[in-house]
Amino acid sequence: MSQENILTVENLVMHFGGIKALNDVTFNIKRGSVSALIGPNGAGKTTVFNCLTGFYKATGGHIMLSANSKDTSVIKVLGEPFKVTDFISPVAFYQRLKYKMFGGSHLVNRAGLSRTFQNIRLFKEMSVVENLLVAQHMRANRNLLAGIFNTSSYKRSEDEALERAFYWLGVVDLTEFANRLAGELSYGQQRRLEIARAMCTNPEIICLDEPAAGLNPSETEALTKMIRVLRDQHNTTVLLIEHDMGMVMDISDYIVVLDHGEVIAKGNPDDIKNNPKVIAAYLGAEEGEEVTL
Ligand SMILES: Nc1ncnc2c1ncn2[C@@H]1O[C@H](COP(=O)(O)OP(=O)(O)OP(=O)(O)O)[C@@H](O)[C@H]1O
Repeated sequence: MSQENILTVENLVMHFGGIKALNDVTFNIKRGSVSALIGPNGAGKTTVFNCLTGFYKATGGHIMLSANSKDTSVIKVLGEPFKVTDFISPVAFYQRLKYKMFGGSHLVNRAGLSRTFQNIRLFKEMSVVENLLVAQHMRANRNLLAGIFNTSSYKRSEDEALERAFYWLGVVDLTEFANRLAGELSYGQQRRLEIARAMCTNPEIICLDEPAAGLNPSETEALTKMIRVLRDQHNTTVLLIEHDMGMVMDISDYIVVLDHGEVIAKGNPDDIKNNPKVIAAYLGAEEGEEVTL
């Protein structure tokens, strides 16, 4: 397992029919860093996230997640097509069949990666704490018999899930809203709840898709602090997509810039701010998009 890089993305390609959304995207994310994926509208940022998190099956390339003490090929656990060589190796055949039948984005999450979405996707008719309990269904004891007989292991796992939910509510400063409906929270609070929900699955890396979108400056400042807490106090690697360049430059250890589905620059905030290719890509960005590098 790579100690240095938690995520290794090599030659990632994603085509939607004739649209080449990603073309040979290669980058590494260092363990324990806050990294940002930036680029003008339509550059391919969300498509990269969707490939990393298993929501899209990439057309080509490799994504290796080195977390939970093992290497996981994201492409493989989503279920790859059979190869001729599988038919002479029963082990390879079984592996491929297993992932084809039971593979999916849940295995990427189980391997240590979780995400939030550009458009908030909470269960708005459920309470705040229920949203966090639902997120933990994969790790909690959901054995039917254990539930009927209310066994001690079942009770313990329920208690742990509740404890974890309240722990993360505390971190995102939402404890007092635990029993409110998620849909009743303000926009900024819902964004924080999404982060808490993703953290409840104990990821080693969290991917945040435009976490500051729609937040006012003080909420953005609170979010920036929270992201630092995730990195510094919880050893969580953070990868974010963000259009708020002030926040990106302030918080990021490393930045990857995409344009038209290709990586045009990688480096620390100072390298990126002064990179002519990046400046040109942003100056050519769509009208109305506010960008200050
Ligand atoms: N499911 C899809 N089907 C067809 N085309 C898609 C799909 N998802 C993305 N695309 C196309 O891929 C390209 C990259 O889109 P993507 O949403 O990844 O860009 P982005 O950098 O995240 O943009 P934004 O900053 O506006 O969110 C665009 O041309 C988009 O239309």
